Amino acid sequence: MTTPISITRYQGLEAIELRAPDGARATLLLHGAHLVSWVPAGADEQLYLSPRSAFATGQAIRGGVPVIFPQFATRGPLQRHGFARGKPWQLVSAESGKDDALAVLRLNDDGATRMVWPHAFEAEISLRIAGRALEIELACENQGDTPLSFSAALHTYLRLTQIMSASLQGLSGLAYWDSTTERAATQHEDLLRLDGETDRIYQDVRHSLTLRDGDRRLAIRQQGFADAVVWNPGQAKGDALPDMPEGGWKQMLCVEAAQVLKPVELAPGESWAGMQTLELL
Ligand SMILES: O=P(O)(O)OC[C@H]1O[C@@H](O)[C@H](O)[C@@H](O)[C@@H]1O
Repeated sequence: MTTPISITRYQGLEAIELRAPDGARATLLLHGAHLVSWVPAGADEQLYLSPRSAFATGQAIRGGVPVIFPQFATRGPLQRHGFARGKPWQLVSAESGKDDALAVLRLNDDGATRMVWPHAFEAEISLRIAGRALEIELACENQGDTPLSFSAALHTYLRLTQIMSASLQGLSGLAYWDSTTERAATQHEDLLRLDGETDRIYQDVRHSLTLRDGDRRLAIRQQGFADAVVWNPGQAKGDALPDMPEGGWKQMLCVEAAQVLKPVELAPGESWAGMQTLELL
């Protein structure tokens, strides 16, 4: 048996409050298909959301899980990180079931997207929460009659409680692009610690990563996405962000399931999907 969930408001924006029967909760905005809160069953908030973030149509939210599509950062002619995070998405379904809660949102091309990106597409975000796990899937179908190419990321802001001892495990042996130095490198350490600005695109990420933060262990897995972006702005850049409070950079680490280094190519009628799964261990 499923119970439909109706639209409420969060910071003045339309939102879906997902509740699974086991107590897991999540808040998903229609603006940008943006997840702003995830509380696993019996646990605390797992995502960072800046108290100084703007919550307004057309603007990007600082925190939660921004959906980056169809361009990553400034790697193309579109606005930074693409237009999807500033668009209103349509609610397709939202319901709580016997042991989970699910929502599906959709974004199609319109006059404004075709002006900057001349393609007919349908993008979908599907979100599922159950117990201590969250799954977010981004899918895209080429609905036009010419090929299209895009980059995408689920730009997850994980909440940190102890940055000084926090680390990310599972990247050892992987090649990455260091966006701070604009150089390619390979990681040798098993644990990535955060000591200053970190902005890296890891390639061919096939194994689970683990965020270690005090006693907390959060497993981060991805499917369909080949890359993982790890970003923390560090003190100077973090404190200069107008939508983040001073010291806010110490409370977050972005671990993004991404497809950046090799953009997705879709022939007419073709589809692609990528998923990020978070699980509190
Ligand atoms: O400030 P924005 O547009 O949300 O971007 C935040 C960061 O997003 C990350 O994905 C990029 O790797 C960083 O270079 C960037 O600074």
